[in-house]
Amino acid sequence: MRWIEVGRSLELKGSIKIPGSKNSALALLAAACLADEPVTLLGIPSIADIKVISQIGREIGLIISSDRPGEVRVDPRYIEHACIDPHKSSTFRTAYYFIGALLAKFGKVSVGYPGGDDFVHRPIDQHIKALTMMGARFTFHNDYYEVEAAQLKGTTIYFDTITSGATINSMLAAVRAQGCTVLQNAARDPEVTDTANFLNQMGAKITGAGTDTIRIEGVSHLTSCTYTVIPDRLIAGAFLISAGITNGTVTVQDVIPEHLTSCIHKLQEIGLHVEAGDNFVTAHSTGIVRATRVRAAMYPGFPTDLQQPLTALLTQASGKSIVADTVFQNRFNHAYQLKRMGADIKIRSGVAFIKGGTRLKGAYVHASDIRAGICLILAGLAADGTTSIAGVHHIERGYENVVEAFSSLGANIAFRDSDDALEPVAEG
Ligand SMILES: CC(=O)N[C@H]1[C@@H](OP(=O)(O)OP(=O)(O)OC[C@H]2O[C@@H](n3ccc(=O)[nH]c3=O)[C@H](O)[C@@H]2O)O[C@H](CO)[C@@H](O)[C@@H]1O
Ligand SMILES: C=C(OP(=O)(O)O)C(=O)O
Repeated sequence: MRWIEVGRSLELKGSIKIPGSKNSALALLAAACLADEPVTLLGIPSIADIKVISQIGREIGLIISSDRPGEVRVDPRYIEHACIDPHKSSTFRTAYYFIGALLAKFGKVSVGYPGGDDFVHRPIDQHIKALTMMGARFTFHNDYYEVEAAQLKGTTIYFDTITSGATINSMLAAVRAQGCTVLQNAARDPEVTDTANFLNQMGAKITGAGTDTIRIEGVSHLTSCTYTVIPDRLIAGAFLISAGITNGTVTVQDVIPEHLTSCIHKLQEIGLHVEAGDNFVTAHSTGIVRATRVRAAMYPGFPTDLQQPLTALLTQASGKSIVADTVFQNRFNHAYQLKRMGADIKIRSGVAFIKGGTRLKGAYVHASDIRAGICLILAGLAADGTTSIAGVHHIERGYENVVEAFSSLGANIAFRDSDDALEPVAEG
C-alpha cells in the first residue's frame, strides 16, 4: 500500500512550473483520432489518466509515440476498430470522447460506462441527447453501450445544463458531420476552447468556442499539426491556495492568468496579495485569512475542482465560511476527512458551513478523489503532527509529481509504502 505523509510545513516559498491540463489533454488525445494525418501534441502531462487513454488508443490501433517528456505524436491512420475496452473506460471519465471522435469514421463505437471521480451522480444524458439529435442510436448493455450512426448530421442542440464534457463530445462529433451544428448553452471552459483551437488547427471550421454558442461546419478531411495543450488552471489554483494556508509566497509559472480570474479574486477577498503577469501569478500571504462565501459554478465561475482545496484554507479563516457547489452538489467527501483532522464543518442540504480558526491535527485520512487528495495535502501542511493520506491513486490521476512539487516549495511531504520504516516526516 502507498500513501502520502505530510508534516506541518509553514511558509512555502518558490515557483512551480505548471504542467499541461489533464482535462484538455484527455480531450485532445481523443480529438487526434479525427485527423487523417499524424499530429503532435506538446505539454501532455504524465499522469495516470493519460496513461489509460493512451493504452486504449493503442488497443484500437492508434500509434502513440513520445521522444521527449510532454511531447506526444499521435498517428490515427491505422485505427482498426472502435471497440473501447469497457474495463479501462471505467477507470477514468472521458472514454466517451472516443464516441465523438470515432463515430464519423467507423459508424459504430462501443465503450464502457464512465468512471472518474465519484460524486454520487454524474449523468451523461446531455451527451446522449446531443448525439441522438445528430442521428446516433444508443444501445445499452450491462457493462458497455454502443453508439451507431450511418451518417451524423448537423443540427441545433440546446443543452439543458451547461456541461463541458457534452459540449466537447458534441463538438468532436460535429467536426466530420454533414452540414452545420450549432451548440447553444454550451460550456465556456478554457478546455472547450482549447479543443476547438486544436481542431481548427487541423482544418475544422469551428467558431464561437469560449462563448455559449458554438458553430461547427462539418469538414471531410483533417490534416497534420503541432499543438500545445493549455496549462492546468486547477493545479495552478491549488498551489496558489497553498500560499494562503502556509503563510507563504508561491508563484505559478507558465499559466494563463485569465483562466484563474475567479480564483485570484477569491484569494484576494480572503486576504492574500495576488499579482498576475503575462504568464505567471504570485500569491503572497499577508497573514490574514478572512472567511468567505463560495458558490462553485461552471466557468467563468469559481471552479468546482478548486472548491475542495479552498475549503482546506477556510478551516484557518477567522469566522464562518459557507461553500456551496452548484456543479456537483454532493462534492463534500473531503469535508468528512477534514473533520477527522479537527476541522469544524457541517454539511447541510449540500452546503458546507465551516467555522474557521481551528488548529488542525494530523490524522489518517483518505483521498476519495483527485481534489479531495490535494485538499488533504494542503490541510496536512497546516496541521500539527503527521497526516497520512491514503487513496494516492486518485491523486495521481491528475497531478504529476505532486510530492516533488510541494517538496520543492519547502513542504515536508513524502511518499510512503508498506516497506518503509514508519518514520514520521519532519515537522517544520
Ligand atoms: C475530465 C474532465 O474534463 N473533468 C472535468 C469535467 O467533468 P465533466 O465533463 O464530467 O463535467 P460536466 O461539465 O459535464 O458537468 C457539469 C454539470 O453538468 C451535469 N451533466 C453533465 C453531463 C450530462 O450529460 N448531464 C449532466 O447533467 C453534471 O452532473 C454537472 O452538474 O468538468 C467538471 C466541471 O467543471 C470538472 O469538475 C471535471 O474535472
Ligand atoms: C472531477 C475531476 O476529474 P474527472 O472528471 O476526470 O473525474 C477532477 O479533475 O477534479
